[in-house]
Amino acid sequence: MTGSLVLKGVRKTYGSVVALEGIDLEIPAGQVLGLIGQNGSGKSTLLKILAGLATPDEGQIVLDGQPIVLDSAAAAGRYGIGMVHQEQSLIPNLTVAENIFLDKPHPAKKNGLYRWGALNKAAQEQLHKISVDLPTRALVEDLRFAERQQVELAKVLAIEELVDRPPIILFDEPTSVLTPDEIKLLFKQINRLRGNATIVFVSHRLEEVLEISDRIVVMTDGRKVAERDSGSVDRNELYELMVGHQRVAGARSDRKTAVQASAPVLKIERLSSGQHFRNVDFELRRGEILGIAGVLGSGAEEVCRAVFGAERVDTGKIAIEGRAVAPSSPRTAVREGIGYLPADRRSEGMLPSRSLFENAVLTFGLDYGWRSFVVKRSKERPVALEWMKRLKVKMHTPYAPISSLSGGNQQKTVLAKWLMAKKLKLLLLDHPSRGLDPGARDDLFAVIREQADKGLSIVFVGDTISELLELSDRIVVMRDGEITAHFDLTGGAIPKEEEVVAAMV
Ligand SMILES: Nc1ncnc2c1ncn2[C@@H]1O[C@H](COP(=O)(O)OP(=O)(O)OP(=O)(O)O)[C@@H](O)[C@H]1O
Repeated sequence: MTGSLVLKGVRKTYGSVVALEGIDLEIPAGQVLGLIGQNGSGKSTLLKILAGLATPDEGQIVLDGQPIVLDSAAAAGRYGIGMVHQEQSLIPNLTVAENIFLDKPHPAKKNGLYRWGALNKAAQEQLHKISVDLPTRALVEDLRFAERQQVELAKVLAIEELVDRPPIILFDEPTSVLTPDEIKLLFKQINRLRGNATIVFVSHRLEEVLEISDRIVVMTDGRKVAERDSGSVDRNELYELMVGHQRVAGARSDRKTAVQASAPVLKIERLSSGQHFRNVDFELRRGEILGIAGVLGSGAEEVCRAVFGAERVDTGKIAIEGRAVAPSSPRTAVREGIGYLPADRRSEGMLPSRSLFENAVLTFGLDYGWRSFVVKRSKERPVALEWMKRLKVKMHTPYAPISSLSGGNQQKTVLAKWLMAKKLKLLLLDHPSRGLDPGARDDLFAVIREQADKGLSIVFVGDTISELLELSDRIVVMRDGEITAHFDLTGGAIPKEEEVVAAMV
């Protein structure tokens, strides 16, 4: 059909792993197609094929009624297909204008020489298309994450001028690191583009997918298992189609009995670190889950990093079980029984080319060795495997490199590394559900609650406020590096989302 992008019988394997099987899909021109599915179900692989970053083993891609070959990103660009990457593809030490035209010919670029005035003007025009006003001469590394995403979008939309057909824009989990206001802005852009562009939108946040999509496709194990008009389906049905069972309602349980009235496991007093945060005070008891709410730049993430010794502290005290400690590095923090799941798992949480096993036993393998001295593979590996099974890591073999897993499954493996510890007292979780599908997120929360019930203390920086309200015993809210509010949820007094937001902004 003219205008639509059609996939026929697309199959993609990686060695013996079947990532996509028999995908038949039509993406009508001018529509927003939401793509959902459990971790490892093949969403990113599908987008990569459309963006020319992976080649299918079998099947056909048909555009405007003609079969096309997408064997490189440049080839996809020639057909007007561009991807807004989850991990962002911009080059940090180049300017906004250079990035927008990096992969495209432009009259202002000739023989390696740039006419800067013309290039900046052209870049400004691209940004104005999405009603964004950013300095085109600024280096990308100096921009905020949401601003960089706007540059990505402008970069993709610049392909409009290169082709005489409406562009096809692929969004891979674009909202996971945006604030609610930034998400509103992004949806405004998508709504503006609707009709003039074809959009594929991948997200684990079902409410968002329902709001922005015309049609929704559900994938499981590399296959398309359902397709619905977004008006004819609700969140519960989507959850069930994805996860295979209904969501257990009322997930929040009253865990107050588990919190022990002993000396605090963690006590922070007047902790300050440069521009990041000032005079932060809080304490955490055994088995308690403390949620920290705050927008990007509020200092919440940096407080976690400081407790783990990954962020410099200028003044203030950190005490573990009443003893003053000064974690000067993650190594000393680990010795104190502190674990940390970073928000940016790719660069900080894992060794990409090493196997799942190697990654899982990296920090606490010796807990299972002989006198914490000699590694015992036969002891550590069954425990690692047990945790990976508990967290339902979708893998072919634990000897495969962790980089071959889908994003959500990498996240689960990094978490398994901490849960293996025998003597962990405190676990700092920075956006632990980022990249997890809704079912995996519920499983993760069940594991966190269970570990807290067993006495582990947890600090948790959440992706959304509803997540914090669901899981935390207490919440502290941070704004501009300072604590602005405390909420105690153990007595059953759950604050309204608006009350938390009011303290955040
Ligand atoms: N480079 C690769 N090598 C080996 N296997 C791969 C590779 N890329 C993806 N896979 C496998 O293909 C399957 C689909 O992965 P994909 O990343 O497409 O899933 P996804 O639905 O995007 O998951 P998530 O929601 O976690 O991002 C998974 O089993 C994954 O392990």
